[in-house]
Formats: sequence, C-alpha cells, structure tokens
Amino acid sequence: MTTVDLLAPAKVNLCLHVTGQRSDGYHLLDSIVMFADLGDRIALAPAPAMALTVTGPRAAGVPDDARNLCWKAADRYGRAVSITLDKHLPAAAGIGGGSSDAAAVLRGLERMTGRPPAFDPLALGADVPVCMLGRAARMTGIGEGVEPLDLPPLPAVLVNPGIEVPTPSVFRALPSKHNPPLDPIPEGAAPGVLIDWLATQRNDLEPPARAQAPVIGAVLAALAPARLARMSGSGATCFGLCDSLTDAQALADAIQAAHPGWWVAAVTLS
Ligand SMILES: C[C@@](CO)(OP(=O)(O)O)[C@H](O)COP(=O)(O)OP(=O)(O)OC[C@H]1O[C@@H](n2ccc(N)nc2=O)[C@H](O)[C@@H]1O
Ligand SMILES: Nc1ncnc2c1ncn2[C@@H]1O[C@H](COP(=O)(O)OP(=O)(O)O)[C@@H](O)[C@H]1O
Repeated sequence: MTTVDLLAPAKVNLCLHVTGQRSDGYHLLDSIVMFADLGDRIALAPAPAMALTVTGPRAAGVPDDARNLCWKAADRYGRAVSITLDKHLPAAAGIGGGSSDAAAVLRGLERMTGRPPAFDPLALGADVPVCMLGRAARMTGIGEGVEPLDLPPLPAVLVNPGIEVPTPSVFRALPSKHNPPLDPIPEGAAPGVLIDWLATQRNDLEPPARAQAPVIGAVLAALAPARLARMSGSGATCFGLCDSLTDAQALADAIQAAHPGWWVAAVTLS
C-alpha cells in the first residue's frame, strides 16, 4: 500500500426537487449535482490501527473520532488507515462536506489496494454515491440513482453565512413531499441556456431552510448580481452562477468585503 492524497470537492445541488417519501421516512429526490474545484484535502497512509487528524481552517467542531464520516468509510471498507483531513468546507452546510470526505476515503482506499468497496456507499449517507462519481450528475431515489450528465463548466460564487442547518429538520418542515420532477434537462447546451433552464427549476428545501435560517435570504440578496442565485442542498450555503471566473471572483471579493464573517469562494463547477 502507498500513501494517497485526494481532493474531496464541495458538492452543489443546482436544483433539487422532492418528489415523494419512502415508508422509512427518506425523501425521493430529483437533483442536478455538480462539483467545485475547491474542497477538503484528504491524505491516507498505511497504519496498524485507525487514526484521524483533522486540520485546516474549518476543523473546529468536526469530530476526529469514529463519528467522522471519513472514519466510518474506512471502518466499513475494512482497512485500518491513518487519515489526515484538512478541512476547508463549512460543515452542515448543504455542500456535502462529510459525504464528499467519505467518498474520497473510499476512492483513496481503492487506489491503495486495487479493491473497490464491497458494500453500498449509500449506507454511509444519501450523498455518498454521487460524491463517488465526483462529476456533473442527476441524482434520483434517495441518492442511489446517479446518472452522469453532459453539462458545461460553470463559474460560480459559493457563500455560507456561518449558520449550521441540520438536514433532517429541513426535510421535516417541507410543506409538500410530492412535487413534480425536473423538466427534461438540456444536456450539451451552452452555459446561458442551462442557466435559463435552471431558473425554471426549484430547490424545494429552500423555503423550509429559509424559515429556520432567515439569513439565507440575505445571502441570496448578496448574490443577486449573479446570473442565477440559489441555495444548495438543505442549506445554508448558496451559489451564484456567473458568466466568467473573473466575474465570479469580483462578486466574491465584494461579498467578502461586505460580510467579513461569511465563508465566500469563487469556483468552477463541473
Ligand atoms: C439534502 C442533500 C441533497 O444532496 O444534501 P445536504 O444538504 O445534506 O448537503 C442530501 O440528500 C443529504 O444527504 P446526506 O447528508 O448524505 O444524508 P444522510 O446522512 O443519508 O441523511 C441525513 C438525514 O436527511 C434526511 N434525508 C436525507 C436524504 C434523503 N433523500 N431523504 C431524507 O429525508 C433524513 O432525515 C436523514 O436522516
Ligand atoms: N468529515 C466530516 N466533515 C464535516 N462534518 C462531519 C464529518 N464527519 C461527520 N460530520 C458531522 O456531520 C454533520 C453534517 O456535516 P456535513 O456532511 O458537512 O453536512 P451536509 O450534509 O449539510 O453537507 C456535521 O455536523 C458533523 O458533526
């Protein structure tokens, strides 16, 4: 076994329709997911026993024991390993930090051993299968349906106001659990066409998340100069899609200057 380093990219739900609910309470989703060129960094090294060190600017409050999804992923895979998680993404933020970390650990272990996981990654969390793919995809079912999509790279600004929004309470507060699925997706279209189409789709979790964290309204207002501003996942992180990375960086700089306490990043989604 050799040592491996991986990026665990931020996951962004460009739209997210809740189309039903299973008898076990999990919700059926129809969502377009893309990944940023920014995320947590994970280093894996062979070790006689499981070990986890959490470092980086967003390490505060992230568990560094068996509660961490990185640890759970390696444990489930059945391989003791030393993990360094360099945390850059805000936690409980709707950008899949924990899920992307878990998926990166599984991909890293597969690279180290040549053996894919012998269990269903969905068992670690509904977002883990799409994070295993790590590129633009349509996510269906509770997260087990993952179908790659041909979408253009999109410059974007990500903004998190520093409020943790717990996913279960947002799902619980949904007024309707049976909403229409996505309209036919314009695969292969130019960015402008995709953005115009996204403007006609929804994130059904946005109204209940805004009711619990009204600051999400202020984040969307700050992102208003973008071509389209929406919330990702169950919040509170929002994204604004821009025409260029230069535009995205300028908007990110302006938002950061006005809100020094917010987490702001200019990225490219793909
Ligand atoms: C909402 C989404 C959209 O991509 O993203 P986040 O806001 O978490 O980033 C995901 O479906 C979250 O995925 P993940 O965070 O892995 O979920 P899990 O750990 O499996 O579930 C956390 C809780 O969310 C609810 N849940 C999650 C997924 C789903 N399809 N239906 C649900 O009802 C359940 O209450 C569950 O107990
Ligand atoms: N590797 C990890 N990174 C961040 N949070 C983690 C991790 N492992 C477990 N957690 C726990 O999972 C919770 C949800 O975090 P996260 O996966 O970032 O949220 P979300 O699903 O909203 O994107 C956090 O409150 C944290 O306690």
